[in-house]
Amino acid sequence: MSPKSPLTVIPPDIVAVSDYEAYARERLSDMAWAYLQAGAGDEHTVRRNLEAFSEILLKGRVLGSAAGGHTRLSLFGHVYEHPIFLAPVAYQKLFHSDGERATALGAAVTQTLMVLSTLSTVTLEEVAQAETAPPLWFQLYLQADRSVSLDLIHRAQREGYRALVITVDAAMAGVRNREQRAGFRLPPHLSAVNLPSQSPVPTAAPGQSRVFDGLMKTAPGWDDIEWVLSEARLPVILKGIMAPEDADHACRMGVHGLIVSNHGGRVLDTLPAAIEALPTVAAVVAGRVPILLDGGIRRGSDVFKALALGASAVLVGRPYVQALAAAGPLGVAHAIRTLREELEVVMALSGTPTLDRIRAEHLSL
Ligand SMILES: Cc1cc2nc3c(=O)[nH]c(=O)nc-3n(C[C@H](O)[C@H](O)[C@H](O)COP(=O)(O)O)c2cc1C
Ligand SMILES: CCCCC(=O)C(=O)O
Repeated sequence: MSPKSPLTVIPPDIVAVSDYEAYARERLSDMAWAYLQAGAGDEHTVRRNLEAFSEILLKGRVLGSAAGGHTRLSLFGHVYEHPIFLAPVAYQKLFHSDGERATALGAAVTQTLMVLSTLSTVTLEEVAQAETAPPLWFQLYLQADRSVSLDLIHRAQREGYRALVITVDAAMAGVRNREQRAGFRLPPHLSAVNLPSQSPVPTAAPGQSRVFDGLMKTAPGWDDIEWVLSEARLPVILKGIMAPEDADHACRMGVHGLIVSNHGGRVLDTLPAAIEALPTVAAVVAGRVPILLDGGIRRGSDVFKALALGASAVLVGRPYVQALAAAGPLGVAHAIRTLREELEVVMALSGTPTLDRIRAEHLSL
């Protein structure tokens, strides 16, 4: 049976972002679904990202006034209407025929920051130049050839992207058994259009390790981060920080922001949940740079908990992609609006009319 087309109205039974999952499944091929949902190994970390939020309880403070509240925040010199951002997700034409263009439209109408992946299927120029473009950051996968990375940085700067997000936790994709079982391959009509051509995967000679002598030959290191800091005119944010030691190193080096993330459990299985790693990272960072978090955000209350534990904002991945697959730009916009309103409800019922008032004291820890 061929997948159904995207919805053109939101049905009344979609009231939470998780309701998009079943609608997305009916509209995606088995391979696209496997790629979207996949985690590494046995997917312990994928599940833990979700479960850890339900184990953190709110406190419930009553009779606080929330009239005149709002969800605005300021980051790296820009004001954002709310703290729920779109995480970089590769190859979005797997999920909707307009790919990242559709996501960007949904983001623009809800005034949502979108982080565009290096591996997008619409060029970074086309996304930025659309008549209705959202605020944008560019996610950079450092390339084996520095001149290719530098070209991406220059193009992002020229097109008005406001920050560079360097993903540091995926020197290789990890062991994604769900993708392997589904025989996932990128369909021939799709490619990473920002890159000159798919760079050949480094290979190992017979008898050598595929990992140490192959994939890791061109993997980035801390010296590459130093190099980006010396070249870029934009704030540089590292995505995929879980260990306080790495957070401290990054701050000392002069990076401008951190994203606590385990890549949605897609790279290294049995890492802790991102929300479990946040407090120790926040403690060592001690306010030196803003911290964001992604992994497992499915409810406004999850956003509230991340902010209470030290994040300035959060990113969502799979939920908006499921909404994109189910209902295109309309779905993306509706999913974000749903999460934002849930956050506002928790804020109002916790006596925290603004984001800076959300603290650990509003949780039952
Ligand atoms: C299908 C898919 C593709 C992704 N592609 C990228 C990518 O290109 N670059 C990147 O930094 N992270 C990528 N991620 C990770 C997300 O940015 C984010 O860390 C993760 O999805 C957050 O977890 P969540 O899906 O539970 O919200 C991808 C995630 C998914 C689900
Ligand atoms: C090395 C991984 C490339 C895309 C990606 O980040 C993802 O699928 O999670």
